Amino acid sequence: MESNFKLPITNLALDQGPKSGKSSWIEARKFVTQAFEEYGCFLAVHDKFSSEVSDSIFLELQDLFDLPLEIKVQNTSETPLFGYYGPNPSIPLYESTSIEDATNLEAVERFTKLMWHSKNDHFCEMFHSYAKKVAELNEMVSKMVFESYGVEKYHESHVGSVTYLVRFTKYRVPEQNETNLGVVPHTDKNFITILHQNEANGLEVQLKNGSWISVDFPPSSLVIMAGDAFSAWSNGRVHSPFHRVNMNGKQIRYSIAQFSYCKKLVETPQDLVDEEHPLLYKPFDNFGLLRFISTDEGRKTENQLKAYCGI
Ligand SMILES: O=C(O)CCC(=O)C(=O)O
Ligand SMILES: [Fe+2]
Repeated sequence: MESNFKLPITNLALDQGPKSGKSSWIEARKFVTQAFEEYGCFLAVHDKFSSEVSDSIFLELQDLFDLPLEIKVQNTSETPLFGYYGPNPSIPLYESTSIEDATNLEAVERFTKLMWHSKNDHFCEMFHSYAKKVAELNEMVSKMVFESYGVEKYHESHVGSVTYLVRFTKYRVPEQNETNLGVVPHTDKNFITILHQNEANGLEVQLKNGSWISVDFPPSSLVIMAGDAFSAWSNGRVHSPFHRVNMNGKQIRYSIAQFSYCKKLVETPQDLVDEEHPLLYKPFDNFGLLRFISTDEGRKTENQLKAYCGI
């Protein structure tokens, strides 16, 4: 552990902050691109995610996870790793449930109805609005990187092909003699992940030199992280970092991860390929990558992205 190193942090408030074309936008664009390249992630502060907003969000999540198990398991999915995941012997602290297509109001309504039967408008409105705010942030940072690489002409079609999965995770506090590992080290398979948490820390990110750092989330902050699809799209320029969760504290941790997935093939723009940067990955299906990592072969491979679509 390299505990004294801190992830870079920036303010991404849309209203008073960066606007396309302005110098603050250009500065933020440079920061975001460099952070994705060097660390694969960074902290962003935004007033839309103030402590008051977060407190009510995490209270709702407490209610959600307090529902009986037979209700929670009803959230199933055809896509591996989506739906409900109860604690299992290898990661006993972990429990999560996901909403697919979370920026779509009907999808959030369907999930809410499945969990509560009767109406829970409050939950529905809160999380649909949360998903939309995070999606805006996701679009903004991807636009910055597309611009930095001179390929902004592809951004609109990229945004049109994105679908968002929101995953709520609860990590309970380990008992004596129990592992404190919340989630095993992994890279995300999607384009960009945006993470939010209650006051309980636990996220750890691996630097390129192999050391691990723990992430301290200041108030109103989110972690914005690149996944394997983004790294492949950028022809290896963007780094997709290994990360894990360790529960060292005495407080239950709740996190919300919003993943952007591409519905169309993930394809490196020709502009990012030249003699010095030969093409690293074939065009691939983002959900196909998810299916691959759930197979025996995929689980065993060290570099899953390379095994699935590497050249
Ligand atoms: O809970 C967190 O902070 C991280 C969760 C995570 O890495 C994931 O769900 O992919
Ligand atoms: Fe992750």
